[in-house]
This record gives sequence, C-alpha cells and structure tokens, in this order.
Amino acid sequence: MVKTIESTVPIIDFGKFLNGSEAERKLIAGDMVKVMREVGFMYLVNHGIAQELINEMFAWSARFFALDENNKNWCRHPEDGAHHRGWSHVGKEKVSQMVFDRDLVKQLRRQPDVKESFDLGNENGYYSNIWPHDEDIPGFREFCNGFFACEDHTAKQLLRAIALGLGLDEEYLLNFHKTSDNQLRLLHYPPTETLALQTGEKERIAAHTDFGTMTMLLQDSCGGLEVEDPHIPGLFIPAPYIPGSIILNTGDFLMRWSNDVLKSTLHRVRAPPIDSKTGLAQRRYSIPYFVGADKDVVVDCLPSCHSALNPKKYESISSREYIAMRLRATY
Ligand SMILES: O=C(O)CCC(=O)C(=O)O
Ligand SMILES: [Fe+2]
Repeated sequence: MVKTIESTVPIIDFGKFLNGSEAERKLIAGDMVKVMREVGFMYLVNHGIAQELINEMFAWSARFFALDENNKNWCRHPEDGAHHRGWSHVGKEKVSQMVFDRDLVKQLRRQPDVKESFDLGNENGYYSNIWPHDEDIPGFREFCNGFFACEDHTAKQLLRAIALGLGLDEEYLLNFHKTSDNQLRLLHYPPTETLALQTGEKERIAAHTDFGTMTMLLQDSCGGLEVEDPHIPGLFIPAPYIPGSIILNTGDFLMRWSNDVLKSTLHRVRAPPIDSKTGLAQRRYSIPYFVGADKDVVVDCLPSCHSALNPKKYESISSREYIAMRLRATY
C-alpha cells in the first residue's frame, strides 16, 4: 500500500481547543499529545492565525528576497552562528543532523542547502535583530514584528494544550516560555535543476529534526516537504500544503525534556513537481516559527514523563546550552 500523508500525519481541529467546552479542550489536548508521541507531526486547522495575515507574511517574504543582493547584504547573518539573525545567502547554511565532528561538518558544507533565509527574534531579546534598511523595504520590520507576536500568541495556546494533554497543569509549559525567545524564519528555495535535487547533488534542506520546544510551519503550495514515517525509518512521506492548515512538530528540546515520550521527527525538503515552462523545480517559500524555552532556565524531566518503570534518561539542561551545541554544527 502506498503510504499517504493522511494516514501518517493527522489533521487536528485546534478551534475545538480554542473555543470548545472543557471536555472538547481535554479531548483535543489528548489527541495532540497522542500524535506527538506517535508521529511528532500534525496539521492544525482553525489554529487562530488569520489566513489573510499568513498571505501577507508570504508576500513580504517574497518582497524581501527579491531585493537587490546589496540591500540584503546590509542585514547579513553574523559569522557567529549563535547570533541567529538576519539574511543568510544561498549556500551559507548547511542543516545537519547531530553532527559534531568538525571535519565531517566541513565535508558536509561542501554541498550546502539551496536556500536563503531571514531570521528574526523578539525585538527585546538577548540577540539583536538585524534588519534591512527601512527605505529599501518600508513596513517590513513592523509587519514581521506584528506577525511574530501573533504566532507567539498561538504558540502559547499550543503550549497550554500540550501541557493539558500531558496531564500537567495547563500553565506548566508557559512558565518556561515567559520571554518568547522564539525565532521567525523566512525561507526561500530558488528554482533549481530538478535532476540535481533528485540525485542529491543539490539539496533544499537535508533530513533533520528541529532544535527547540516545537515548530509551527507555514508552507506555500509548491510542495517538497517530507516527513519520516514513524514506523519505517528511512521512508519519507510527502507532506503537501493543506489549505488553511499549519504544521506543528515537536522539537528535540521537548523530546529530551519529555524523556523521549514526545517524538521529534526527521523531515526534509526534496524536489517538488517540475515547472512545466522552465523544467526547473519550482520556487518554494516557507515560514517556520521555532518556539524556544527561556534560555537560562534549567529544565528537568517533565513530571508526568518519568516513573519507576521509565526512569529519567537525561541530565537537566538549559535551552541555551542545548541550542548552542546544535548551532555549532550548523554554521
Ligand atoms: O521549508 C520547509 O518547509 C521546512 C523548513 C524546515 O524544516 C526548517 O527550517 O527547519
Ligand atoms: Fe525543520
């Protein structure tokens, strides 16, 4: 049987959590945690972020990436990989999966990802944002900041649901996400020779898991995102855009925090359908929002995720220590 996304990545109606009765809220929270345990990826519909706002964010993203290279250079990502802000040109970044060996990282970087990105965080955060000149793209900064806040609002509702589904106090996870230390990432994968993507000579984004607590992912209709089958390692299943949906996936930090009860699943971006006019793999835009825990708060295993039969597997760790370790392997 051909595996389809519907049979692997479930669709959850989050509106029933946002506006439902106490019983419905509990049911949805339980469903979400079940999916996080089994698959690590879900589609959310009625998630509370207005579609017009999402469309507008994609339009701003396209406008930003269409800027002249000199204008984008003004806000380029610093060499320090930990300061994850600003524009990274095509070829700058290589996402890798848990590779900490310096020589191996060097070797992997010879085949960089064919994508460019723009990263921003909370304006009041530890790392300053790096913006393009306002006159080059007036209104961009303001819109991005508004969108960041809107996603943060939804992220907080999702954190409530996950805590509830884990049998914790609904506010439990919010107490570790007080500073909104999240990252909004605009991604642009330019048109690329399909064959090079198919043979793996070039990659859009190699198989990886995300670092943080969780990721909310917006994608356009191009296609190419694939999620590893939870039961068949190495089998990747296409996760196309479902109108009106966003994707929610568990991050590595939450996986560790939950004693591996919640799964952070491998995913990648491969060749989408070929553009019939150019013969190239179509351009893709996506917008992940990485939700991160407060950097200096040390987390120990979640209370409902360990027992005498299932003892704690990991030392307690702060998100700062954990993320720094992962970023060093990426830049
Ligand atoms: O472009 C996409 O849809 C995937 C992006 C992604 O997985 C990431 O940036 O971590
Ligand atoms: Fe990812």
